Order: sequence, then structure tokens, then C-alpha cells
Amino acid sequence: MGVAILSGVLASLESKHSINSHPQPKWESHTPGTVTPQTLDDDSLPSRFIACVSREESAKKLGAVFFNAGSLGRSVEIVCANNVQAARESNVVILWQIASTILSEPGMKDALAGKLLISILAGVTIAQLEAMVGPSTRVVRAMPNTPCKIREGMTVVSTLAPSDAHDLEREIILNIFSAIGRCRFLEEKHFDACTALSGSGPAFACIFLEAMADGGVMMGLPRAEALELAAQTLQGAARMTLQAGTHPAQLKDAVTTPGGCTIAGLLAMEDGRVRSTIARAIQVATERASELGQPAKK
Ligand SMILES: NC(=O)C1=CN([C@@H]2O[C@H](COP(=O)(O)OP(=O)(O)OC[C@H]3O[C@@H](n4cnc5c(N)ncnc54)[C@H](OP(=O)(O)O)[C@@H]3O)[C@@H](O)[C@H]2O)C=CC1
Ligand SMILES: O=C(O)[C@@H]1CCC=N1
Repeated sequence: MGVAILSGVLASLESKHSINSHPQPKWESHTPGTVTPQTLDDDSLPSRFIACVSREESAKKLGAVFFNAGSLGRSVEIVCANNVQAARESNVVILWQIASTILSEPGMKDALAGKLLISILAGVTIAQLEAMVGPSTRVVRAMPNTPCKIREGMTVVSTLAPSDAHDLEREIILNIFSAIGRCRFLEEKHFDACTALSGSGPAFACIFLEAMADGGVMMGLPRAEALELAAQTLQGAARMTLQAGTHPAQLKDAVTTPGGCTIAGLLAMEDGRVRSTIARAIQVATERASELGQPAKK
């Protein structure tokens, strides 16, 4: 997930550099009270990134993935098994592995003092994290998803109470996560559901995507074309819902010619209880997400 976030942030700078000659509107409103940068100022994102891993093998792999950051005016340093030093040198720390181990490393509390800690850990609550860091560390939760890698992510961030200090944190958070997709603030009590719906969601969507393509293959379409048709169709339907604000039921009805083939297919889906199966998958994943940060159930 860390690779997806950093890749997306760097890709947002790449696109900024390539559209410089065709400036677009700077802000798009999508979330009440927030704004999304369409193009980014050079100084709206950090200039230096430190990616922490625990194994040399991963460090080598990441070095190859991010070798090009210099050309975008950014530095990406890969640090292996030295989380405390990396935290000391950072202003904002994104935590994505084993809170209890990493936050209890000697010197970590001091390294995080006065800093913003953004945890993307599923199931680990703000209260649990706050108990592991000092009182001056500001803890927020974020739940991103893998499409952040291509700047089509959905990130939910735990709400911040209004205050001057929080305004800056809010801006930092929006600059990072709006650069790689949509970013929405929601109360922490919704985080397990968000983890299931948008965090795990790409996996669920891919099952549907594969199944549609399989159906096409069953009816004689070549695999590659079947996949292309299925993916673009899902993307188109999703974009019509998001961009035009059209309700999915309206979109469905608009496709469905009386006595036609769409209604035949829809009824077959209803026979297979597709809706309740998908909705129950979100329910079960939410329940599992709530157990992830709780040692007894992990
Ligand atoms: N995958 C997803 O779509 C999403 C995941 N998340 C959350 O993100 C977290 C990570 O998930 P995911 O990316 O799938 O996991 P991965 O196993 O793919 O990645 C984990 C990364 O953390 C590094 N790491 C592990 N232990 C340490 C350590 N002690 N010190 C420094 N680095 C360490 C690993 O490096 P190394 O290989 O060297 O050990 C690796 O780069 C989870 O908490 C998950 O709940 C949240 C939203 C979506
Ligand atoms: O499967 C998981 O537990 C993580 C959290 C959300 C997506 N992946």
C-alpha cells in the first residue's frame, strides 16, 4: 500500500509537469468543506520522502521502483530497519505496519514528538495508537486503497475537530491524499466499514470484473477483449454515478429494454442472489476489519 501511495503522489507531479502548458482549474470540490487540487503547486507536496522497509530485498526492489523521483524534483530514500531515524528526520509519518512493534522501538516516542502520525492500519483505533505515542503526537487514521497508485484512489481520513493547528494538518492530509484520488473525512466509528468497502473493495470489484469477462469468454470472446470490455464498462458505469450523480438504479433502468436481453441477464443475477452476496461480503469484511487491531482476535 505504501508503494501505491508514493507512486501516486509522484505520478501526480509527473502529470503536473506534463500539463503545465495547458493549465486546468486548480480546485475541484467533491467533499463538503474540502477541495481537491487538479494541478499541484510544487510546494504543496513534500520534497523528501523516506520509505521504510525491514528487509534488504524489499529495499532493493523499492530502489528500482522509485529511481526516477529526482527528475520530478523529489528525493525518495529507502531506509531498511531504521524506522526511528527515519521518523526523526520526518515531519509527517505514515504508519502501515505493526503499530505495537514499530511504535515501541527505543527512541520512537521522542522521534514522533510534535509530529503528525497518519495510520493506515486496518482495525487499530486512534485510542490504541495514542496510548503508544507521546501526548504531543497528533494521530489520525486514513484508509486508502490500491488505485491510489494510478491516482484513482479513495481515501477516508478520520475527522479533525476545527482549530488553527488542525487547519494545517488538514491541508497536509488533503495535499497528499487528494493528489492520488478522492479524499473524504469521516468519523472514526465508520472506519471498519470503509476498510471493507473501499479498502478491500478493489478485490471485490475484480471478482465481478473477472466474472463478467469469463462470461464473455464462455460466449466465444477472446480473453483480452473480454477483459477490456468488462473493465471499461465498469469504469463507465462508475464514472456516470460519480461524475453525473446518476443513481445506479436509474442507470440500470436506462439500459433495460422491455422484453430485452438486459432484463434476462438481471433476473439471472437476482436468482443467484448477487446483491445480498456482495452486500454480505462487505458486512463480513467489516466485522473482520474490526478484529484486525485487536490482539486477542488477530
Ligand atoms: N493492501 C491494501 O489495499 C491496503 C492495506 N492497508 C493496510 O496497510 C497495511 C499494510 O498492508 P499491505 O501494504 O497490504 O502489506 P505488505 O505486506 O504488502 O507491505 C508491508 C510493508 O511494510 C514493511 N514492513 C513490515 N514490517 C516492517 C518493520 N518492522 N519496519 C519497517 N517496515 C516494515 C514491509 O517491508 P519488508 O518487505 O521489508 O518487510 C512492506 O514494505 C496493513 O495494515 C493494511 O491493513 C490499508 C488500506 C488498503
Ligand atoms: O486485507 C486487508 O486486511 C487490508 C485492509 C484493507 C485492504 N487490505
